[in-house]
Amino acid sequence: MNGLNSDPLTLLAAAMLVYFVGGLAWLLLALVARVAPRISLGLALANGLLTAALATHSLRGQASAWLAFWGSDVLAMATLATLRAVMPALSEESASGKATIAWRSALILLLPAAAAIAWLPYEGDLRWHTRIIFGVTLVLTLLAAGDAWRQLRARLAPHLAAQLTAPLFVIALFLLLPLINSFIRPSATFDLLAANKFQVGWLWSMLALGLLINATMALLVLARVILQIQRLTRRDPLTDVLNRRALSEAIDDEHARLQRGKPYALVMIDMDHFKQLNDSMGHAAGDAALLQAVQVLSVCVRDVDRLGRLGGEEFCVLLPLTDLAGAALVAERMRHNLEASSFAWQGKTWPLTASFGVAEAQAEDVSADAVLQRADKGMYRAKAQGRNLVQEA
Ligand SMILES: Nc1nc2c(ncn2[C@@H]2O[C@H](COP(=O)(O)OP(=O)(O)OP(=O)(O)O)[C@@H](O)[C@H]2O)c(=O)[nH]1
Repeated sequence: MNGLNSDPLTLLAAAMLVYFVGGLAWLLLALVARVAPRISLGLALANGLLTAALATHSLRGQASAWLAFWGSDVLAMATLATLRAVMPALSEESASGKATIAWRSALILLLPAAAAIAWLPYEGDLRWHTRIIFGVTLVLTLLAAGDAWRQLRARLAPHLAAQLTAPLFVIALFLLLPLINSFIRPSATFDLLAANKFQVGWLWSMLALGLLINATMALLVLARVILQIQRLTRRDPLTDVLNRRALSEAIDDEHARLQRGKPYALVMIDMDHFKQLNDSMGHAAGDAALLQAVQVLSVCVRDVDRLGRLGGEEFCVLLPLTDLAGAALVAERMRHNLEASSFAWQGKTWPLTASFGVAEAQAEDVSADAVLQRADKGMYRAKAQGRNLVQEA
């Protein structure tokens, strides 16, 4: 340890090895395992850039100043710019707008900083280089951490989201140290090869942080994969509403709350004459009609309500804290909006309607199945009475 302590070049080589291996691991994950390929490729690039930044930094005094000073500093900033830019890819939805904003904000910080340090003379007083480089990398890291926090916060409990993003904020703190140092000791330059205590300590931390940042990103990617799997097991692949199992769980949970005086209601929905639609316009048209129906139905409900597909052309909506009259109103709005949205496919139109059964949970209902059966009965009554109707049960 003492030997390493006094040898910044060995420490630098060790840090390069950590980042190089990290980069290779991400590359394999992206290209061979095809796990979260966009973010994995971005992280492979970030590790590669940092390895190159350290390699060029180690050439100071041997290679040209452009390569060993400006080149290594720009590569180091580009590493954090890449980390910031790939963060939106953590999200499961391909939000290309957010990705573009992230790349733009990264470049807006990186390019002027690269120009500024090229313009400042690379001799004698390097304190402004240090301030620019660490100021920019600090802001980029904070933007990346904030982005990761926002994305996880939307899908995970706050403490889990905080634990997963905390290391990114620690890295931001770590980048703050050289920045503060440049104000406390303006004469100190940021040269990793200088064997003073600050640089050697920083190099050791960089080694540890190399492992920490890659482990953190691996955890974030793992969280993304787990959320994606959870989503796939809970969603209907065609319409993306809850599938039968997920909706049943939500209804069972709501039924448990019934004992605590929280009412709920169900609306059963069955598309009318769907066989005819399939037969006359084709199965693809039927699929498109189901998608259109879901769009129409989902705007009729509140955020707390749950729309699910029970199978085929049958849907159900769970309405928490709603009585029979309230549920009938929602069902009537759905029926009306569906009827008003005629379905068009390859130049032909089709009247899109459905039959609705509404039921409110009663204290004597031993299970949610009893409520479902009543709503189902209402729906069959609506079918029997000519369809495109709401019936209460
Ligand atoms: N395109 C498409 N059709 C589906 C899907 N799931 C179920 N269907 C079709 O929906 C039709 C349902 O037919 P039926 O149960 O006879 O009901 P219906 O024709 O709507 O008649 P009523 O309910 O009495 O008005 C069948 O032809 C199924 O093949 C799907 O995911 N996509």
